[in-house]
Order: sequence, then structure tokens, then C-alpha cells
Amino acid sequence: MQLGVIGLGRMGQIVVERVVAAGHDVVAFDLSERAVETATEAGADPAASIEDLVETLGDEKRIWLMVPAGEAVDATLADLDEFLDGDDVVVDGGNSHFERSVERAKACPAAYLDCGTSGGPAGAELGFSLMIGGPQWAYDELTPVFDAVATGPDGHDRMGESGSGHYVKMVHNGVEYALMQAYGEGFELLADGRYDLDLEAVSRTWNNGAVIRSWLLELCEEAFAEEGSGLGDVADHVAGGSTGTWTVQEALEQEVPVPLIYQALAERFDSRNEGRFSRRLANRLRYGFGRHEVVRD
Ligand SMILES: NC(=O)C1=CN([C@@H]2O[C@H](COP(=O)(O)OP(=O)(O)OC[C@H]3O[C@@H](n4cnc5c(N)ncnc54)[C@H](O)[C@@H]3O)[C@@H](O)[C@H]2O)C=CC1
Ligand SMILES: O=C(CO)[C@H](O)[C@H](O)COP(=O)(O)O
Repeated sequence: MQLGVIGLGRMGQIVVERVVAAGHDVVAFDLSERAVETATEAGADPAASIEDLVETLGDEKRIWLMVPAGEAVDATLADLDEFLDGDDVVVDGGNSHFERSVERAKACPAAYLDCGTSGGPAGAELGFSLMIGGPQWAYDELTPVFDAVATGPDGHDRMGESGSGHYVKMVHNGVEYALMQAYGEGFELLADGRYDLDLEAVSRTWNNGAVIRSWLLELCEEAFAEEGSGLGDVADHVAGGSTGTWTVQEALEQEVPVPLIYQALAERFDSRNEGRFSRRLANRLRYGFGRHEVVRD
């Protein structure tokens, strides 16, 4: 199969490498010439523009987008639009909002697959987990590519109609937030608790047979090995948050309680505050109702 890949950053380069390694032809484009060079070194044919990419692909174009979610996806689809028809297939492998994917699928002249991608750059060697939504025929057509990019045939599946792939990935990320929060709270208690513990040793022990072993816990073990049990100068600041926000918004709309995911998201937001207004007000209110001393900076 011949695949066009647009967006050759941390994730797109892995798509290129795995598809080339599986014996397929790849044509690669990115706004960054350096990124195109890296893909070429990995065995892809370089494209100088979107037009160049589609000309190289010829009829029945199969194109994988791995650009940042949002405007970059719309800009790329706008550039592709005039070159696409109903025999073509476009895969969006990024973290797009599922509702935008449904709209894009309706507007796109090609069959459109929304593909939630999990595993991250650190999972490149193993392959990704792919959650795919959209037309069955397009999923079947791209199966050799999904086999290559995923861990294998069991590492991908069609979740259902358009939007369902990105919907499942959105919820996956909400679960990711809650798991990170649970490990974080447990290790915080161990770090501040009664015993002087080596947290790398704790996580290594847990990773070997414990009920709570997982890849995130292996990453905890790696973090403690590299940073120490006190996490060194790693800041109390967590960036990102869009996919977790979408999960909570959807849960509110569906009236499904997700307190753990919400709490993890709130902790993330809290990490970006220099001193919470609500806590300062509570400090002052205790004086108001009880004449308790106000703690001041
Ligand atoms: N990094 C991660 O752990 C994961 C990322 N994702 C998602 O995958 C997508 C890509 O993420 P990364 O590879 O991490 O991003 P990245 O920032 O490493 O790479 C994005 C690439 O897209 C290129 N690009 C941007 N706009 C473009 C355009 N209009 N035309 C062509 N190329 C363009 C950039 O030059 C860059 O090389 C995002 O939607 C992200 O949320 C999904 C799962 C895991
Ligand atoms: O999808 C992912 C992992 O599954 C990506 O790492 C994503 O970039 C995480 O972003 P955020 O922490 O802002 O939700």
C-alpha cells in the first residue's frame, strides 16, 4: 500500500517508521523541512507540498494526518479538499474533538476515519493502540496500515460510526488523568508518611505482580529512578488538559458522574495557580465567623 503522511512530529515520524518497516510505501509532508528530511531518512519519499503529495499518491489516495488537533487539521483538509473524491480515505490520528471529527467527516469528499491513538512516542517500539471511527469499508481498506502502526491486529479496532474513535480516545484520556492522580496521591502519602522510603523500590516491587501494576506505574518507576524519590526540581505544575476537559463536559451533558476524572482535572488547573483565591477567602472568613487568627503572607 502507498500512504501519505502529513504531520511528522513526535507521533507522525513513528507512523512513518512503522509503515515503512511493514513494507509499505510512504510519501511524507510537514511544514518543517527538517521533519521531512527525518522521514526521508526513515525511508519515506519526501513531498514539498500537499499538491506534491497527492500527485505522488495518484488515484485512490490513502492519507494519514498527524498534525496538532484544531486549526492545523482544518487547514490541511482545506488544502486537500480539491484533490479528494469518494474513493479516497483520510485518517485523522490526532487528538481531535469527536464532534469536530463528525463535522469534518460530513464535509470531506473522501471517506474520513477518526483515529484515537494511544501509546505516545515512548510506545513507538511496541506500536500504538488505535480506536477508529468511520465507514467500515475505509477501515477494512486501511487495515494493513493499522496493523503496522498498532501493536498488531489486536491493537486496533473499529469502534463504530464517525466520531466514535475520537470519543473513545477522549474517555481514555480522562481515565489516564484519574490513574495519574491516584498514583500521585499514593506516592505523595508514601513520600510524606511515616517511613523513609525509596519510591523507585516501591514502584518496582508494585510493578512485579501487584494488583496495581501498569505502564503508568512503570513510568513512575522510571521517574523515581531518574529524579530520585523526592522528584528533584520537577515543578508543581501540570500543563495540558484539553482532552480531560472534554471528558468532563461530555459527562455533565450525559449526566454520568465522573468525580475522579473531574478531581484530577481540577488538580491540574490548581497546579497553575499561584495561591488560590478560594483558600485565601476561607482563611479570612474563619476570622469573620469565629475570630480565628488570619494567616497573612
Ligand atoms: N505526543 C503524544 O504523546 C500524543 C499525541 N497525540 C496527538 O497526535 C497529534 C500530533 O501530536 P505530536 O506528534 O505529539 O505533535 P508534534 O508537535 O510533535 O508534531 C506535529 C507536527 O505537525 C506539523 N504540522 C503542524 N501544522 C501542520 C500543517 N498545517 N501541515 C503539515 N504539518 C503540520 C508540525 O510541523 C510538527 O512536525 C496531536 O493531535 C496530539 O494531540 C496523540 C497521542 C499521543
Ligand atoms: O493523548 C495523549 C496521551 O494519551 C497525549 O500525550 C496528549 O498530548 C495528552 O495531553 P493532555 O495531557 O493535555 O490531555
